[in-house]
Amino acid sequence: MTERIHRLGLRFLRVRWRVLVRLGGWSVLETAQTFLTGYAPARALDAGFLAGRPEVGLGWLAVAGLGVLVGAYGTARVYAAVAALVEPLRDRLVERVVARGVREADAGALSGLTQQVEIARDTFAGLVMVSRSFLFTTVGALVGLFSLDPLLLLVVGPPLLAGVGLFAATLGPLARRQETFLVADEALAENLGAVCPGLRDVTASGAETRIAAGTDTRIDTELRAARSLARWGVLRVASLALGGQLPIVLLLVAAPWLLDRGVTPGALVGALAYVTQSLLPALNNLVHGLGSSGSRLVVVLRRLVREKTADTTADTTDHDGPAPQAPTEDTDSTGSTGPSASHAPHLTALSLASVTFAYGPHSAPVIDDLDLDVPAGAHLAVVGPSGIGKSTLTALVAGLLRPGRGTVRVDGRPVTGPGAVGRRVLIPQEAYVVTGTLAENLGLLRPDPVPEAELLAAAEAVGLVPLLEALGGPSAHVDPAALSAGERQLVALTRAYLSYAPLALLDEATCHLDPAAEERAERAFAARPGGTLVVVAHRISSARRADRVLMMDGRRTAYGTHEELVRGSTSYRALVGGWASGPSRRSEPALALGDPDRVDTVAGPGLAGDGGHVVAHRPVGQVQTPGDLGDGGTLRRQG
Ligand SMILES: Nc1ncnc2c1ncn2[C@@H]1O[C@H](COP(=O)(O)OP(=O)(O)OP(=O)(O)O)[C@@H](O)[C@H]1O
Repeated sequence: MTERIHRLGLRFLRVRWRVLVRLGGWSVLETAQTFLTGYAPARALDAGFLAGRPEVGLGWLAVAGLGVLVGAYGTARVYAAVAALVEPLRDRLVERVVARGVREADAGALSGLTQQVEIARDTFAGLVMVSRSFLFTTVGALVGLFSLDPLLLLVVGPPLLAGVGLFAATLGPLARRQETFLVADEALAENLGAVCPGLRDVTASGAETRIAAGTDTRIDTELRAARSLARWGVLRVASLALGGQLPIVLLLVAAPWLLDRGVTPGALVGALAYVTQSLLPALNNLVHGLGSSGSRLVVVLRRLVREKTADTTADTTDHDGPAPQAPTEDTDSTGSTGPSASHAPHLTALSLASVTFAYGPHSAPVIDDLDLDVPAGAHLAVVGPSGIGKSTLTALVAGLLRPGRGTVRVDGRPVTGPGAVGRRVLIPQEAYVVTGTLAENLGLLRPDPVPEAELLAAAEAVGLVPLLEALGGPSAHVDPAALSAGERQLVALTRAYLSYAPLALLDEATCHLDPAAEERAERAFAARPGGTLVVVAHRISSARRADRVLMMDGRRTAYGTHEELVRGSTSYRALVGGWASGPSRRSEPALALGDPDRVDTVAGPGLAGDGGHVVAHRPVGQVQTPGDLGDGGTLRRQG
């Protein structure tokens, strides 16, 4: 990619050779001014004031003043020439990113990229100014030193060369470290940008320890990168001391020797003026400008010229373990106006390809090579024994966990990429309600205020109306501790219903509701226009209602309608049989092996965090077709 940037850069400059010539021409005026910086005071001293001819001295000082005016005119023209070089670059980059933004229909990414174009433009302009100024100033100063006395060149030249050489040698390693630091810094910022708005969700899902560990890792990475950069930065300072400050010391120390060999006092003063007024500032600008801005430009350009966004190229196989990224309930906070506002609808709402996930590097996988496609608008029930991985699956879909291998896509976009933000909402078993009004609680996942009519319609659909009336309407104050667990779940469900996320993941989110209330809520989600529903079911009725069922049971994992699974899956039949014959304190059996009354005997909130209870591991195999639901089959069912 860096080579490509170099190639594109050279082509860009070659086409604009006329601008470069103009830039060089005006820069020569600056060279003339630099020349006069030392030469005019030297002549003013030697031929004027020291020779008893003050008018000559004043004349040379006037020439120096004129030189400053001429140099200033040259600098003004240089700015115009730099603009002629920089603005076309900006236009080219803007064209490129706008085309990409339109192609990918991603307004958020587009705004970020156009901001980076401005950074690229400013940085490029700064680099042109700094490197050009160093070149022409150095030429002017060296010619001036030579004109005053070649011996002066002998004193100033070698340390200057050594300093520039040292700087050039550190340029590559420094740029690499600078880039590593920038990448680490951005990764940390991105992480904090995802975590901070979702802190409440993180707490609600008990994921604090994991989220903190992920952030710690990023902080450590940035710290290491910053230290390494600082170590190399020392060499940069050394190059400045060698090339810019040592010549001053040498000129002072060698003054008697120089004067003995015929160097005039004026020439000595002129040489000091060259070093302190021209060479040192020019070198300083070069070292600081080229050192940091150069690598920033490369990083930004690399991002701007690549063809695909990280989102479309992201490959979750890079990740070496769970790395939580997003809050439990997340929605697009960038101001999208509906489920299809910023994304084209995709026929497959959710797809998993060869997904494997284990909680630790040495643990057996909880999900093993799982393939699954859920079409948009479908209603899927996920069932299986306690501890088999149902919550883990929803956490993978929510982007809370990253697969060790394989990809999870929501609406065709990698679930951990920015394109999936706002596309799915996960409602865990432990619903949270915040202190505030009911309307505030219900609108938490919306970037815009929820109109009251819409809020009431959602309450009606999900079954919140009795609670809403009991509390005194949407503006009533809510005391979270005073609500029952079921009432809190109704609030969380209505909040998710109101979100713009087309994919709703209910991870035992209705476990505290009675069967009728659960049915009403599930049917409401299933009927959301353009909505897709995935329910971790804990009652047989829930599985029956769904238009397809994923039975997770290690090698006997199966996928089909309830009837198909009853016919073809022994483990599903066994599960249903167990529910039907098991003791139940409810009006119908719940979907848990070993405890037919409640399914959540093992894990707490969907993501148990460190406090998760350990149960026997059963690996999950691949999904089978309903027609081949024997144990251990590996066929993939499409939609
Ligand atoms: N944070 C964690 N760290 C380590 N292991 C975990 C963690 N969370 C879950 N597990 C383990 O992963 C396996 C799957 O857990 P998961 O909660 O996904 O199962 P489940 O099918 O949802 O169970 P339940 O129906 O009881 O909620 C279990 O063995 C569990 O102990």
